[in-house]
Amino acid sequence: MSAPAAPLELAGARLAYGPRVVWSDLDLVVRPGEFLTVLGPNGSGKTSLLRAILGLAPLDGGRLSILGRPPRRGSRAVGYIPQQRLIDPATPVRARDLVRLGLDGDRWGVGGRRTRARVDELLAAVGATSYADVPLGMLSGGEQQRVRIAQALGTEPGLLLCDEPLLSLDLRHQHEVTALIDAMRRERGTAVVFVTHEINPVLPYTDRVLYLGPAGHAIGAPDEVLTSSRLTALYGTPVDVLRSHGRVVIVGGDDEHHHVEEAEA
Ligand SMILES: Nc1ncnc2c1ncn2[C@@H]1O[C@H](COP(=O)(O)OP(=O)(O)OP(=O)(O)O)[C@@H](O)[C@H]1O
Repeated sequence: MSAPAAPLELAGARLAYGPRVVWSDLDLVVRPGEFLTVLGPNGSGKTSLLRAILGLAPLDGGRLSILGRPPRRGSRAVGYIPQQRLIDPATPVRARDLVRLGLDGDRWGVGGRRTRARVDELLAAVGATSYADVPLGMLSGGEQQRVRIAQALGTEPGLLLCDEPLLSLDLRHQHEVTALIDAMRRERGTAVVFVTHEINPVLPYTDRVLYLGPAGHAIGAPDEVLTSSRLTALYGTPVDVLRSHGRVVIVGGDDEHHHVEEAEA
């Protein structure tokens, strides 16, 4: 019997915009339940990778498959938590409505008792019960992000893409959001691809890092990839990786200020 298809597989993948090659020779198999953290400076192609997986940016070389199939826009196999963006304060849509929209109508029925129970369960899982009926635009950024996570959980994807979902969340909410995503991959075997500029909040959960650099990429356990010699090679300029009280601080490269500021925050 052949092995089940991986949630995400890239083989010799290459993405370019005209003459600008963003990344190439990308070989990666993400296993069920794996937490892959994608790091790299501005413009290194992190968002482009998510766009390729979502079927929004075609590769111009190699292969990309999701559970053995080519990427496809709107696939239910792929969940997506976008960057934190505030929702229009005038929207009448409530948390409950957004989560219901994510449910599979064929499986849960539309508007029935089972659907309502499932929506309640998802809202409870992210601690959003108390504001389930408040219009989304009136919620705080952290509350809105929890609702987006409840919606993503509801689709029960095999692969969950997270695009800097912690941006502008306070530390407590950062912790809660990452713990929820971690629980989802442990309980349901959802593979997670988590794009971030700041490794520390997700370091305890990260199985492997994909580091996209100006001079190439590296894939491996955090301790293998996040070393001064590996990152110096990826940036083509001296980079120091310092470890302090379990935190990683990257000094040098294009993102020096970003990392240092966040490490000190
Ligand atoms: N539609 C497009 N057409 C042309 N170039 C693009 C397009 N989208 C992105 N790029 C370029 O591709 C490169 C990678 O962009 P991408 O947004 O994937 O990087 P990123 O790692 O997500 O950056 P950031 O950390 O700033 O969000 C950048 O140089 C960007 O200018």
